[in-house]
Amino acid sequence: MKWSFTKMHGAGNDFVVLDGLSQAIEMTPELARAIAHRQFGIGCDQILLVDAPTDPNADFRYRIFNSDGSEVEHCGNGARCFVRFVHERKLSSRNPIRAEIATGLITLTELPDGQVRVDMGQTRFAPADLSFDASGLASRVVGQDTQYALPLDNQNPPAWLSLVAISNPHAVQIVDDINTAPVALIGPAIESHPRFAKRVNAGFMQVLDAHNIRLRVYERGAGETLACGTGACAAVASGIRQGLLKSPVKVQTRGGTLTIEWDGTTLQMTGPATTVFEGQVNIAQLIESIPTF
Ligand SMILES: N[C@@H](CCC[C@H](N)C(=O)O)C(=O)O
Repeated sequence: MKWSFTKMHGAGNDFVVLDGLSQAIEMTPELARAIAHRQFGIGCDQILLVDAPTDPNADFRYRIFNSDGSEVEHCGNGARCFVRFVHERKLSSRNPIRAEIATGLITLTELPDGQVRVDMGQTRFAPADLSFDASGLASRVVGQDTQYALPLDNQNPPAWLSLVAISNPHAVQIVDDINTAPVALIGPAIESHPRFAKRVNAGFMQVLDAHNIRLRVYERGAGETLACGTGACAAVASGIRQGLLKSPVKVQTRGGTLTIEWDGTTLQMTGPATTVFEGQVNIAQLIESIPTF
């Protein structure tokens, strides 16, 4: 059984995109891990599975799987690649497109300059919105933002985290220098900290000025990626709430630049979406080739 796929990236955050409309695809965590595997599979940070919507107000539905096989609520860079995929494969010529994701509907528009703009949906900030247990933790208020001191086994002092849900959970901290930020050291410890019942994406933000930041994200279920769209939205929303940033904000990542606009209600992300190549993969062979230890 062979599946056709398209390899894409949004600012270096890379995807295997599958058309579930013309192919019968039953995704499982095992399959997602095999496809995403950097050595034995096609290799990607996330898989996007494009399908028919269940909501009559949507044009399409797409599901998102991290490289560790977990299915997730939202993916900003994936959203832009999804629209490019739908238009390039002529699945629809509509623009904007309404897409159903796990947590509701989002609207996506291809712009004349080739960039894609996504209305990212709602932002939430309460610990419960991220399934975060804040009981007994020290906290501080900066502007409108509440930050929590998360104790970590491998770092002293604790990390001061702003909590933001863009459907998916983000914990953002400010660092002095993005290049020396301990992303690889404490990113995994934050991602899997027992206080985050559903794990979390760990963002590290360096503020350059009110309209420019640098950002690295250790992603839940994927490790550090070259860019994270929802992470960029979360960092900007927390920076604006702290009084450090003003919309619009350019977010420099290691894979490219995203522009985030947030007026306290509407959250817009604009950035690139690139097709790299198309191919076919033999799924049975792929699964068999993955080592079991
Ligand atoms: N890279 C994505 C986010 C993908 C999901 C994330 N790892 C999670 O588990 O929530 C983006 O561009 O937003």
